[in-house]
Amino acid sequence: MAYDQSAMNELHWLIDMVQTIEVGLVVLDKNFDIQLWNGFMENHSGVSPNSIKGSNLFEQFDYLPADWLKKKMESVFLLKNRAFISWEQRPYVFKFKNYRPITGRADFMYQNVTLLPLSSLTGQITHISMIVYDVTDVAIHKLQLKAVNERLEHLSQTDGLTQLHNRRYWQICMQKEFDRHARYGDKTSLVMFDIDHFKKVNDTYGHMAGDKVIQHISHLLKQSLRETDCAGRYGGEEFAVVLAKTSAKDALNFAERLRHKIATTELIYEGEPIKVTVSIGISDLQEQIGNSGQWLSFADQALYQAKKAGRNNCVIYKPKT
Ligand SMILES: Nc1nc2c(ncn2[C@@H]2O[C@H](COP(=O)(O)OP(=O)(O)OP(=O)(O)O)[C@@H](O)[C@H]2O)c(=O)[nH]1
Repeated sequence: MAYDQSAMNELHWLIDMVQTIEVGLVVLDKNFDIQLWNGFMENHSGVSPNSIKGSNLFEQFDYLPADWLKKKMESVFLLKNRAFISWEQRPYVFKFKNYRPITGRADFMYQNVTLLPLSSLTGQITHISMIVYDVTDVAIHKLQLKAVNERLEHLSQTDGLTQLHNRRYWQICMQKEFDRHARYGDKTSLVMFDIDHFKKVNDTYGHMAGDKVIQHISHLLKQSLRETDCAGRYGGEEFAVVLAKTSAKDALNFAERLRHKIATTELIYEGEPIKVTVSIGISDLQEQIGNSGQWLSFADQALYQAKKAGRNNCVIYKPKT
């Protein structure tokens, strides 16, 4: 008798805990009809256990990904194993509003869900339980951290004035293209250019105007790029672009178009028109180029030739014979 009483107490407490625990508990039969719906599920869905018991989960909540979820549940019945659904895989299973003040930025509750096989007294798996954990706090913090890291990564790779790649990151991209060429032999060209007589721009219009000119040229450069091109601000008024899958001839066409666009587009700074030109050096990846430093140096030598030849022009590097 005492034993019965203690067992009854235990059962009563357990039921109480199931009802009040801050975790969602649902029991489903093989037809996905709801057999148990605890207080957490009631509080967040607004549907009481009495009104939902016996009804089909997928008819009650028609937004649920039925095919996907049924497949997961059927495998729990069949294999008698647990299955997990993480918020990173699917932010939520049940569309519950998020009321937590700390994580007010989430509109919905992020959830981890465990599907658990439940055996009957005869040892058969006739039901499964869904255990729904509210992981909104963890998810929001993780997402915020990810966003901050992405932002930091972007900042560490980007030139502040032009939003082009900075020199360090551009060199990494250039090295990658060099390695790709060594592996696959694709035609690849490097274009370096420098604003002509830029010191005069600074001296005439001031440093702020000089900065605007650098931004203006970057803008024209960005307009000329393809998705696969890698462009960076190499130095103060010097820019570098790796053109993937591009021969020297095609790189020259690109460079000529850019040079012409820059030479014919004026920037208005405080009512004053400013016009600049650029000199451009090109080096396509040839077999005799042993490393990326040499490739860069050849483009730089071609740029020097372009300056020497009178500026506002493009020169392709020719290996000395
Ligand atoms: N406004 C501004 N000026 C810069 C920046 N970086 C470098 N410069 C200036 O760019 C000028 C480069 O001058 P030089 O290297 O003598 O070359 P240049 O006057 O362009 O002449 P050439 O290259 O020979 O045609 C210097 O006056 C630098 O101060 C920058 O970020 N902003």
